Amino acid sequence: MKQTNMYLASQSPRRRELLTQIGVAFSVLSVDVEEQQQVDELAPDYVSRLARDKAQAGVAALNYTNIAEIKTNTADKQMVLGADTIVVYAGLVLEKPIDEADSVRMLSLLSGQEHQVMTAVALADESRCWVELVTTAVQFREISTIEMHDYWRTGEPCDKAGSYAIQGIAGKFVSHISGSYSAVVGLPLMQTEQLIQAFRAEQNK
Ligand SMILES: Cc1cn([C@H]2C[C@H](O)[C@@H](COP(=O)(O)OP(=O)(O)OP(=O)(O)O)O2)c(=O)[nH]c1=O
Repeated sequence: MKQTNMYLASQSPRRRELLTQIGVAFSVLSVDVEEQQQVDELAPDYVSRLARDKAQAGVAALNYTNIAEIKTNTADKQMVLGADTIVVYAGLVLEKPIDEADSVRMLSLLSGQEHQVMTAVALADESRCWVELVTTAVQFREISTIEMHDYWRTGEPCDKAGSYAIQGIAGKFVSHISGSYSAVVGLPLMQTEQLIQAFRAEQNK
C-alpha cells in the first residue's frame, strides 16, 4: 500500500484535527524537543526556532528509524511538519502553566488586555527547512479571580499556551481577534496549506 509523504511531528490533538480539516493525510511522529527560551531570545525567534527544531527532529527520527517499507512504497519525497504556539503579553512569553497559581498569574496578565498569539509552522526534509510565523492579536474582557480559579478546575488550561483555549470555555473571554483563529488553536490553516504546496513544488523541481 502506498504511504503518505507527510509526517506531523506533534503530540497535539489540535494540530492533528486541524491538518485533517484541510484534507492533508499524514502520519504522526514522536519527537522530543526542549522548550526553553534563551536569554535575550525574542519571542518570534523563539517560537520559530522551536517549530524548526520539531520538524528537523522529525526528519532525524525518520532517518534513524528503519522504515524501508515507507521508502520503497512511495514515489513522493517525505516532509515533516512541526509547529509551536506561544502567547506573548508585553514581550513576555507565556507557555503552558505549571500549576494553578501559574495559570492565575497568566490570566491576570491577559485580563482586559490585548495580547499576541504566535504560531510558527516549519516544514523540513533532508535538504531544507522552511518556517512561517503567524501572529494573531487577541483581546480579552476582564476576568475575575474567581473565574480564573473556576477555569483552572475545568482542566482546560493545563496543556495550553497562555493557559487558555480559544476553542473551548475560554472563548467567552475573547472580545476581539485580529488574525488567524486556527493559528491560535495551533496551526494556521491557510498559511500551512500554502507552505505545503510551495514546499512540494520545490521538492519536485
Ligand atoms: C492559545 C491557545 C493554545 N492552544 C494550544 C495549542 C498547542 O497545542 C498548545 C501550545 O503548546 P505547543 O508547545 O505549541 O504544542 P504541544 O506541546 O501541544 O504539541 P507539540 O509540541 O507536540 O506539537 O496550546 C490551544 O489549543 N488553544 C488556544 O487558544
